[in-house]
Amino acid sequence: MTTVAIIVAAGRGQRAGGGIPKQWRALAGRRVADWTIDRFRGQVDHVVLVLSEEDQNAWAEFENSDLILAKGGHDRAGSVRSGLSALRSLAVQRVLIHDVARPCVQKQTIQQVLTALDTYPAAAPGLAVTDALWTGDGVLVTGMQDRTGLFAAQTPQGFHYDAIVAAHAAHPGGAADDVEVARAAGLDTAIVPGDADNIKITRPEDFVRAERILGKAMDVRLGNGYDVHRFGDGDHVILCGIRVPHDRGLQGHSDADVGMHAVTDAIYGALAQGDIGQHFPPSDPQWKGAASKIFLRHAVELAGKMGYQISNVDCTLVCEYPKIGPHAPSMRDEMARIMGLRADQVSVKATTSERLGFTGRSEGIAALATACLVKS
Ligand SMILES: Nc1ccn([C@@H]2O[C@H](COP(=O)(O)OP(=O)(O)OP(=O)(O)O)[C@@H](O)[C@H]2O)c(=O)n1
Ligand SMILES: C[C@](O)(CO)[C@H](O)COP(=O)(O)O
Repeated sequence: MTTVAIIVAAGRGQRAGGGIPKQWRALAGRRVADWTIDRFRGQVDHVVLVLSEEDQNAWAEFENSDLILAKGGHDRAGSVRSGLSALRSLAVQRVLIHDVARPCVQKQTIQQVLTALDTYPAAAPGLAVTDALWTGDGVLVTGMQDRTGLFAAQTPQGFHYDAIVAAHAAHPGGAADDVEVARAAGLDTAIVPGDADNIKITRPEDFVRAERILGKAMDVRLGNGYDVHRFGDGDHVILCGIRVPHDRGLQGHSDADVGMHAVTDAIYGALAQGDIGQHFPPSDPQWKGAASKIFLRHAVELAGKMGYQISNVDCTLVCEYPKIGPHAPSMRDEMARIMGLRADQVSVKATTSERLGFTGRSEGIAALATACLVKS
């Protein structure tokens, strides 16, 4: 049984404002879209992300990821149809259709929709209306509306794949959601319990609510790392994965990449999982001359296994020479590549120690790093 989630993310977020589409705006340390996508990882076999042609940076970012990409339509329904078409060559039985603008959806809600699809061709979360309902003319209340049997519709809305493809093909357009499309085609749709926290970010103030909801459930960890390597003979140093020509080299058991070691230790520190020396003992000859990216990748993988995402890392190199400024952008890109992060999640900077101390006397280079890890 192959199950796929289609996340529609091609809207412009006009009502939310903020200058860029809401799915690319920051929310509790990550972008809205990152939260939403992660909610479905591990719950389904594949995730389709439907993107607007205008969001070129997102296309470039996700094209080599584990996501299937599809081009957005002129309206939400068009984007859903595009996501469904992208699955034609896969043998898909069940599909969940979800708004990227609902980043707080709980795994339990996703599971309840999937379970209902064992019995019904369509299922979706609905939140029973508990407030009294009025009609109004904008100024005055003009009447009451019976709330009995009324539900606020949420996503993910789940369907048997062939049935929803046929329903969309037959629909004239203008539906509020995919349940309306499914019902027009005669599909029985089960209501599973909605979740008051599964809000759709629609207006500017919804960011504050979503941040509060995600913050409640979030485990944020900080770690620091510090390392020093002394200068010896050589004609270059390796710093944050980049070879920098210099009239001296750094001494160490591995490649002596002091910056990468500090970042690696910051990640181990955030996880309370010791330090590099504990995972890769200097007494073990197999790490002699080893590339430090082996250590960094190990720390990143350990974070993933323990359920943490790296939100950002910041590294400061302390030396008089070599001058770091011209190399800092490539160092940042290389560390981001190794950690599987975006460049804007990584910072590499440098300072001198005003000719004071061992770094001031150019006896070696020191590095400090901080890492922020998040589990939600
Ligand atoms: N052409 C469109 C329009 C909307 N959507 C998606 O459909 C969902 C509907 O939520 P909504 O709040 O209406 O999103 P926007 O259309 O982005 O918002 P607005 O109407 O304020 O511009 C969102 O995930 C949005 O990205 C889409 O994929 N393609
Ligand atoms: C599908 C939906 O999320 C159900 O509540 C909603 O209808 C989509 O958002 P829109 O603002 O109505 O486009």
